[in-house]
Amino acid sequence: MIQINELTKKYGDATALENLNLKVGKGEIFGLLGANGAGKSTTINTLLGFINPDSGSVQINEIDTVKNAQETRKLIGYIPENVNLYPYLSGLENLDYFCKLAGLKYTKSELEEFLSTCGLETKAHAKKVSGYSKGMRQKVGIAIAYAKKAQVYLLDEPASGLDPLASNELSVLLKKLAAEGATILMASHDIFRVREVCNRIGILKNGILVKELNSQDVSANELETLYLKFMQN
Ligand SMILES: Nc1ncnc2c1ncn2[C@@H]1O[C@H](COP(=O)(O)OP(=O)(O)OP(=O)(O)O)[C@@H](O)[C@H]1O
Repeated sequence: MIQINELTKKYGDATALENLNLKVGKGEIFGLLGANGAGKSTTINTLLGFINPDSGSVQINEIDTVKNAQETRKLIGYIPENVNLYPYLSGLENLDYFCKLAGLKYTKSELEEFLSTCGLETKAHAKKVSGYSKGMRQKVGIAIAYAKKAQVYLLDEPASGLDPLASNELSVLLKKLAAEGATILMASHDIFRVREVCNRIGILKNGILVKELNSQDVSANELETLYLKFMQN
């Protein structure tokens, strides 16, 4: 579970986040929409314990991310826009390596199972990552989080640069992880994808959460109209 209470973060005179309140429960997918500079990355970096808020509190599974960053980071799977992997290792070898770094020992068949669960085709497991598409690298990134038994997934612009098929596969995977009990927060510019994959949506503007809604209450077109209205005013 993610719980953000009255979070404020300023950089000099610039306000990155102002009194942000946000709760994402187990099994939920929350989409944070916002223009460049709205505060999405600041939110994610605070959840990761990389940024200390000026005021307010941030908790992962009721544990404070400022006081216990090491503990909360173990619960989080962070998937950046571009997942960094070792290009000359295969997807399987990358997963094995990152698991070992985290002190986790899995058999080859267990690692294969994680990759398959996260949608990477069997024939790609042993191929070098240098030949992978962005979507395939993302699947390995999610498999690393999955193997570490992440309970909270934070995704920064996950659909950016993915073709429609890869983007759809990502939606299916995120819904599967949520159905297994994961808590998911994704920051995105992609109104259509957010509407399609998330249960709830927040619109962030200049560090302020100007609107929060259930995705089932709006069509993609209505969400776009609403988003544009907030951005233009
Ligand atoms: N280290 C920093 N020093 C100064 N200002 C910063 C710093 N990090 C972020 N900001 C400012 O805080 C505000 C929020 O930035 P943030 O990166 O969180 O937005 P964002 O929604 O993730 O944007 P983008 O979609 O471009 O990634 C912006 O005005 C940004 O310029």
